[in-house]
Amino acid sequence: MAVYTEVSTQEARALLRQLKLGELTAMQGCTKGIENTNYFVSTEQGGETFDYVLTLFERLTLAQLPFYLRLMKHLAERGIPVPEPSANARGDLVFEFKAKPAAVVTRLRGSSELSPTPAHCAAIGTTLAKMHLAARDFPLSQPNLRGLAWWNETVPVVLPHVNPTQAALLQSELAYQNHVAASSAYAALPRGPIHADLFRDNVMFDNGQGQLELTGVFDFYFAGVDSWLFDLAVCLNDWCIDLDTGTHDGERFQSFLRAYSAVRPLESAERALLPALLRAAALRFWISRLWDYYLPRPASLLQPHDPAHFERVLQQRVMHPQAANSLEMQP
Ligand SMILES: Nc1ncnc2c1ncn2[C@@H]1O[C@H](COP(=O)(O)OP(=O)(O)O)[C@@H](O)[C@H]1O
Ligand SMILES: N[C@@H](CCOP(=O)(O)O)C(=O)O
Repeated sequence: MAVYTEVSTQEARALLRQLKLGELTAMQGCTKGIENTNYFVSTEQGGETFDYVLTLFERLTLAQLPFYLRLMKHLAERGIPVPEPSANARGDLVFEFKAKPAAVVTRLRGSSELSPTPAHCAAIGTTLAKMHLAARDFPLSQPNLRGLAWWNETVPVVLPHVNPTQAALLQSELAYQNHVAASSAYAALPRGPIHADLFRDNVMFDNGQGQLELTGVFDFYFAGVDSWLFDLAVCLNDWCIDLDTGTHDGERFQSFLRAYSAVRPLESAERALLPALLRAAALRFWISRLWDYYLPRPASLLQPHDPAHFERVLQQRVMHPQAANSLEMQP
């Protein structure tokens, strides 16, 4: 269930009228999701039907949200398939509703693909590269709040909860990542706003016409400014691996990288650091999963994901760095 705050049809109708999105015709609480209250709502305007998602944010505050919503608006205006937020009369994309921060965004068609093929990987590779380029002139800035500084703060907090072998791997990997981040190659990496959590469950596809269409990317609530290569590594570690073992899948990996590079060719510093950032991306999610698992926030609604998965992915990346090196990276 993911309706923590009940909204009546009258309340939704009044909000949609205020936002000039038409007359409410249908409304349904969204059963998926664990963090926010989401309602799917439909409206009629000028004889046409429009589908939206009304989100009431249960964790993030009104002050934290504009960066994410404005980034989505910026990308949507540049043709990137993302949910487009609607502004109220004051131009705000996030507003207070039922004593919670709230937003109304366009609903994406289709569904997530949890067993992606090389074709899905190519589609998301293309979209990721376009998204990076489209966000270059986004005027707001916020660091990746789950970046190196957070790993340095959080590893000591989770260490007492893990076994000695895990502690040794966490500490040695963190030392390695601090070393990488201090290098001149790392300083040369191109940077900009990144999604930073573009897993399989945050992308929609539609196969309606017998042809694969990526209909959109959502859940921008870990976005921040960081290296584009880190975003790419987060994706490769999710879309292009075997989920049971954490081993990488060469065909999907190639397909993703070729499609990405066809839009934005990787620079030499990026090719050199890909194996290191694949490790960084695995470490990032291992730490956050350990943190969610052992130190759940008070009254947290989050269901922790399995930390052991990213421990396996990191081990694979440390043991087989050549998996990334040995592949062609240019089309
Ligand atoms: N703009 C959107 N268009 C279509 N479906 C959406 C959209 N936003 C959210 N959803 C659906 O709602 C579900 C929960 O959204 P999500 O952002 O993952 O919620 P939570 O942050 O609460 O986990 C998603 O799995 C997806 O099915
Ligand atoms: N993708 C992350 C979890 C992020 O949570 P989300 O439900 O907001 O996508 C992970 O797999 O650890």
